[in-house]
Amino acid sequence: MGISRRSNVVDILEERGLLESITSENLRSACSSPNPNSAPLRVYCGFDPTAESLHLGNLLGLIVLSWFQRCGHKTVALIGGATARIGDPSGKTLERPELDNETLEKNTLGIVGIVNSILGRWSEEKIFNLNSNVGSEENPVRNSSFVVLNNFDWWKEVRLLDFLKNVGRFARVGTMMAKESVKKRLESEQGMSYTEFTYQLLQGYDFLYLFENEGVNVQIGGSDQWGNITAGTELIRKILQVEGAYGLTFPLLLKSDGTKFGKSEDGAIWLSPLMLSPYKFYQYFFSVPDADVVRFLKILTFLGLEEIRELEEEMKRPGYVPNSLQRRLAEEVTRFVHGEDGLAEAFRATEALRPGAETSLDWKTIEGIAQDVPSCSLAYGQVFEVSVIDLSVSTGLLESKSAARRLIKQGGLYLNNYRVENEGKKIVGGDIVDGKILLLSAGKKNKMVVRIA
Ligand SMILES: Nc1ncnc2c1ncn2[C@@H]1O[C@H](COP(=O)(O)OP(=O)(O)OP(=O)(O)O)[C@@H](O)[C@H]1O
Ligand SMILES: N[C@@H](Cc1ccc(O)cc1)C(=O)O
Repeated sequence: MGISRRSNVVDILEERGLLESITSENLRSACSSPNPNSAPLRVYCGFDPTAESLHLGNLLGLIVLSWFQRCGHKTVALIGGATARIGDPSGKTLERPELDNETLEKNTLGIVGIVNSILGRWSEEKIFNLNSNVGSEENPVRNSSFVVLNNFDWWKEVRLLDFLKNVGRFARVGTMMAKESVKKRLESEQGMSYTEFTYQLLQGYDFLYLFENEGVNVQIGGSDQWGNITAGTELIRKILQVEGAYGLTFPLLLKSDGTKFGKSEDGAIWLSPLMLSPYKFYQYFFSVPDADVVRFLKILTFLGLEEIRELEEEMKRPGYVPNSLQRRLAEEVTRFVHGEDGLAEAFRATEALRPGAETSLDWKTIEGIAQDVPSCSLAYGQVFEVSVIDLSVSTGLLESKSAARRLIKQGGLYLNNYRVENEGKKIVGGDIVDGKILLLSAGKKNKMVVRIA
């Protein structure tokens, strides 16, 4: 299915499993305006800078924003510089630890960078394709289909008395207490602080502020954001006495065991290449179980549903090469998050880490994979003319010389991806790639990058 400015984004999200709830069916009709010249919607999604990077769960917000962009609407990514100081109780059993200003600033920089590179890349490609201007010098993407704002910019001006008088008066305590995020916490032993209880009003006020000042009329978020989003639509209705502000939530992305992708558990799938290399990111998707791959293709990629159906059929045919769908998924998601360069880096590292690969290794490629595999530094004298067997043990790749000998016999020990055939093989100058580095591999999985100090 071709996407155009006239495609109804709500229908698209629904077909792909990206729609949980909308505050009013009128949003659907607002998206399918028969008049192609009618004003596009302005849609926002907020991200509290509670870590230095966004993760796979947060990617859904960026994907949904991107779907809005692709259907001709404008988007705002909001960084919660103010709200992160309070901590969203939604979906949390315990109060969030307080973040100091330095951490908040570092996290904000990290997240702004990620959002800009993911959403900005698509906007720029689009703008480039349309051969038009990329906006003003001060804010190069403001005129394009997306902008990044920080709610600290307006919250730092808000005075408590004004807030209570102008906003708090319209918020009903009964409604606030009935929100899922509050009910759950009130039942817990620790209860809930007044500060956290206020969070929904802060997010609600953001929507009101953005509605009035930036023309934003839709807020999106994960299903746990419903209470905060409706706090905003209610404030807009009560304070401004207008309809026309909508909320949309998407389901939380779950693993096949039913747990959610988040940042608290081990092995979070970070979007920042500094926290998870494009190679590891790619490999994660390359290895997802068959049971998840079609669902992920629908949710995490922009491939047409027809194409996804064909891929699904392919999977059932005899002769299907295992992981072909995963390969496609990994390519599409890595390209969206890390761009063509990141995908190329993932391919290079995948190739470099494949024993028996034909590509010749250079220093940069081996250095590039060093963050993903164990590495060590040795002096030239500890490497030059040393047997591969001894080196496998001194670097910690293998436990013993006998294990190394056994592996050579089985054809499983590699030096710079070439199989070591001879037990007496010693390292010569030509084995040290670019005079700096070498790669030892024991079987397919265990690697050791050796830097020559
Ligand atoms: N798995 C997910 N699927 C979809 N959206 C998610 C997912 N995880 C988080 N989000 C969205 O990102 C927002 C921010 O995530 P939040 O910081 O609350 O929790 P988290 O990053 O999942 O961390 P934790 O692992 O500590 O629960 C959430 O409110 C939610 O809307
Ligand atoms: N509450 C959202 C972030 C957010 C912050 C401010 C908003 O206005 C909107 C959303 C979260 O936990 O991720």
